[in-house]
Amino acid sequence: MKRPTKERGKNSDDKVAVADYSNVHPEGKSDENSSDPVQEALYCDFVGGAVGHRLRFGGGRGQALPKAAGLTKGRTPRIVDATAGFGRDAFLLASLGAEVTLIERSPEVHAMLEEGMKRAREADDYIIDIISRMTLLFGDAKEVLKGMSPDVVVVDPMHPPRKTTALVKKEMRVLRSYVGADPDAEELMEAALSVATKRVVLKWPVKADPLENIRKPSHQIIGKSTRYDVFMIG
Ligand SMILES: C[S@@+](CC[C@H](N)C(=O)[O-])C[C@H]1O[C@@H](n2cnc3c(N)ncnc32)[C@H](O)[C@@H]1O
Repeated sequence: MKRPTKERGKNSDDKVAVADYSNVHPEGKSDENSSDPVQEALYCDFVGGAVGHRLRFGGGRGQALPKAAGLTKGRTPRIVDATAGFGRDAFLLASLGAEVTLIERSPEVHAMLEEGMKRAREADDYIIDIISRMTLLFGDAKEVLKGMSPDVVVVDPMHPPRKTTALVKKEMRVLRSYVGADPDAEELMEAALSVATKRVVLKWPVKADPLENIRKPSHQIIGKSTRYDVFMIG
């Protein structure tokens, strides 16, 4: 892939086709004796699909996440993405020059990311350069964060069920079928707040209640469906 240009293109974010996963076991292990659909494979594409699209047509440091993470002109913090998932947010931040450490605790999701990063290292120099700023770690971020002192920690746990009937994006339903919910999101936020030296960013659905025992954010960046709660340190 060449450096992003402003040409128009089609977003082909359809790699993951999914049946209805509402019956899949929360741990993602389909029960052979049930009528659950076969679990869809996890796939991570740093070159094409939604990630490539965001890279070509995104708004650079003016986008909500880079803004929330404090990437301004001339300021590029060291970031830990404590909830790596598909690695999209980490890739965006790395594409803007940040060194990003990704932490993922699901063995399946971690393996998917490792594969995706390996494939991306075989792409062109532009993608290889971005991937070279990404370091993937396996484990529970509540533990892995101990002993780290990043400028910024980004936390994007699996979101609580929506109050509306709006369908969750296909790939998020697949991810949920593997990792279930993240009931320890509050503890993860506490761990993040205790190690970050500049700020913690919580990515959360715009209409969801705040995490109960976490202090009020310093400010928020609110989008159509997602909001970024920014907790400044010091
Ligand atoms: C909503 S997804 C994150 C999506 C990600 N922001 C992206 O851009 O693709 C949440 C992911 O965080 C992981 N996760 C949640 N809590 C974690 C923790 N304490 N340590 C490590 N990974 C965690 C889950 O396994 C899941 O893969």
